[in-house]
Amino acid sequence: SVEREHTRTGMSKAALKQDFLDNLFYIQGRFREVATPHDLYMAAAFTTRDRLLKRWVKSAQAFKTLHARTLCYLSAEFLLGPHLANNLVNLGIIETSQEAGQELDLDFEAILEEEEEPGLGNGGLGRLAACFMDSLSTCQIPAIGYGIRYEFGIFDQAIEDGWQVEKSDTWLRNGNPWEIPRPKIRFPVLYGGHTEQYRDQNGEPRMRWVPSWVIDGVAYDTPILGYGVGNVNLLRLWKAEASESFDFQAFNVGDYYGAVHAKIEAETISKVLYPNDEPEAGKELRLKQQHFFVSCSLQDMIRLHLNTVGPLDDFADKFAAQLNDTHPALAVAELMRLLMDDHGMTWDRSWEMTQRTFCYTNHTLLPEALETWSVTLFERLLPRHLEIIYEINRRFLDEIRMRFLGDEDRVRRMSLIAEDGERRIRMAHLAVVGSKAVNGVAKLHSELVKSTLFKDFNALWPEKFHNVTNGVTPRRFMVVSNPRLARLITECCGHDDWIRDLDRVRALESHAESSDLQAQWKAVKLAAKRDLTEWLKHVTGVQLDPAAMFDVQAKRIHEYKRQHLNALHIIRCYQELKQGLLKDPVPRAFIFGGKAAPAYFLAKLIIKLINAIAEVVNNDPEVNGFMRVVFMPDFNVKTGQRLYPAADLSEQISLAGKEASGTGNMKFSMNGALTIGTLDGANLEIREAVGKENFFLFGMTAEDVLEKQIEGYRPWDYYHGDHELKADIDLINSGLFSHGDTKLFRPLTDDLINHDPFMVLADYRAYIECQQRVSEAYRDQQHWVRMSILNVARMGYFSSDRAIREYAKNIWGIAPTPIDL
Ligand SMILES: CCc1ccc([C@H](C)CC(=O)N[C@@H]2O[C@H](CO)[C@@H](O)[C@H](O)[C@H]2O)cc1
Repeated sequence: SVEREHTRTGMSKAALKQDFLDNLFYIQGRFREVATPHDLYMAAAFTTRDRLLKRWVKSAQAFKTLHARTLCYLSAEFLLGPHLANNLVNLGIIETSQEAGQELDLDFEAILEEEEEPGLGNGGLGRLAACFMDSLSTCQIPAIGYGIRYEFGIFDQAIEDGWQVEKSDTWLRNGNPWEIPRPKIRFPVLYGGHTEQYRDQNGEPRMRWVPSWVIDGVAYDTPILGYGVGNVNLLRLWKAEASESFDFQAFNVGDYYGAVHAKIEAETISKVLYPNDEPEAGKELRLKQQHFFVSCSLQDMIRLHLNTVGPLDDFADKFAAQLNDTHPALAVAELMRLLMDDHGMTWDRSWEMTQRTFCYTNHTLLPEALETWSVTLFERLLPRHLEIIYEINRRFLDEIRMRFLGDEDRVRRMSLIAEDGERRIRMAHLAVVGSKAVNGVAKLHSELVKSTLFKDFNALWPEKFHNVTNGVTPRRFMVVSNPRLARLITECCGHDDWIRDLDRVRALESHAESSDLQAQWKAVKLAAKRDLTEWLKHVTGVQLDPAAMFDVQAKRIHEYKRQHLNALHIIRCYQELKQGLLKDPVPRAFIFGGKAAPAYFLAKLIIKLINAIAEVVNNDPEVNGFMRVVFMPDFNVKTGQRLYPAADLSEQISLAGKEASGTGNMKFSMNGALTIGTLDGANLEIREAVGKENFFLFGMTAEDVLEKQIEGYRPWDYYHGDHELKADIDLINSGLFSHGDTKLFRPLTDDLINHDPFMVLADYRAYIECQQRVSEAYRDQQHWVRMSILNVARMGYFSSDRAIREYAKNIWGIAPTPIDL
């Protein structure tokens, strides 16, 4: 019936209201008066889902008939963030929904707050994958995101007595209205056992894998809408299930545990996300997870190809597959296995196709983050893959020997197998050899990838190496997070096309000195600071002053990101205030956010130090009028959306050469925060774009760091050579921040004075002086706001749309397939 159709997919306020009440009744089985906040959220979610499904089905039909070349993004992490508001913005009905909500007397913010965040990622890498999915749809590139549907995502962080406490993330507890289970899309995943040779029907010698254990992977689909386009792409996440979920024989003999053993064993594979953004050696379950989602995804791609296009010959013409770091690198060996063992292809044909299909992105230079797996673990878990990797390596090393006669040292350095000590498989080498393109995620990082990490590979295949500087989606991190700013930009630009074409915000530049815009700009920032102040008071009890400068550092806690350098500056301010050395100080609120990997002791001690400093500073009447410190618990996409709009100063202070790119730096700058930072990762390109005069730079360059490492770095010389630095560290050791316990922070201060691997002491002085320049600049609000406007106006390049367009053009060779609205 026409009437029926309309309410479920109509975009009018009336249709939304009717559909909301219908869904509340037909799906939640509730009427308005007795509905719980969760019921109201689910009704809103289903009302939104009804409208995106219409687009999704239309899109899927078009892609199917068009056989469009499709990008498959293989990632162990997708840090999606809450769906509701983002989908309403991408459907273009956020305002209409808010009006409909008002007329139904709904508290829109409370409904949004109800949504559990799907925390299927650790940090930068996982969030980048989510931003890329949003931009792939908006740029109308046909794509499928493949990953794992962890039952438990990244832990929820609570702060108790200043310490991080991990709480398990039960994001699925109340159901997930944004996914559609696909029980019929399931694939067997093999483990263990042995391989054996046999002769196929034409007497050809072939290999087969006889596994000792098989589980099933089942698909769960989440539609990913584009903004202002008809295109909807697919995020397909795999859940592990036992092929036989109940063993009746065991049950009949009373072995009840045995009856469900297989089910429990299988489900552990997709049970939980590994909470570290640095690998923990040899975690067998982690390798099982990687093989699990890679095998399901490649089997699904082959099924889609056979069903829509036909024989596999042009598989690499129809699919490009991006390896998001080395976590899915097994795909190189798994595609070889599937093409040869299951589809009877020759080695050479399979290898040609494999190398033409895969592309690999490196996200970190940290040696401890480069995954290697022991050969013995592979022998036990993935014997067929080991055989294939050995053969890939044999042929690859032959090529090296041909090219670099007699250079056995080069052969040893480039081999897929590390022979020193326990034999281990270098997953990064497998990814580079098995891919047609390798890229870093920022200009400096991509140069360092070529000159250090993959120096030998760059010498062999210079044409393989690219750079694609990261980006972030302006939909979530401007329009959804900061609607006041979005409205002001639209008003100033006279259109909202900037949301899909961020270069258009450059129009703000010419208004940067207009007192009218400046006044509105300040009002928008102050309103966001008030919202954050109120919320932080609610969750931490700490009262901030919205008029103070909000100085924010929010990212995973890691020594290379140097949250402890930030803490030393706070202690410096405290000391100078206590000693009355600061004339008319600029009030500051120091705001931190970030999770530490549960096993990372020093990172957890840094969180404790920040909270310990906060306790002393915030309760000291001599200073708390000028400075406050707060650690915001549970930094994730949802809480991040409160932080980015409220920041005045964005801390991007990693040791040069360590942060591959950073993406938080882009989100803060796009919301009008000025950056204090080093020449690291994408900071360089942000500084180039916004103008050197609109960026607070300090510290050593990556070259300086390399030089200092070569000449030998002696942190104690800085400790003894700078009396303020010594005073700040000694104050920590004095026990002032630890109720007199002089030992609590010793592990941290001893490491700083004796090792300091990330050269905190070497950059201390420059950092302190730069912070003084920041305070001076903040006094001149007119100048500060002008810089803030120019920062936003010149951030167009850092949209993930630009990054995706570069990948599509320079690496994937995929043209947009427009689906009209
Ligand atoms: C558990 C193993 C592990 C190891 C490394 C990683 C990632 C590579 C770490 C990561 O998130 N890297 C960050 O990637 C961002 C997106 O490119 C960059 O902006 C950050 O600079 C980089 O640290 C996750 C998990």
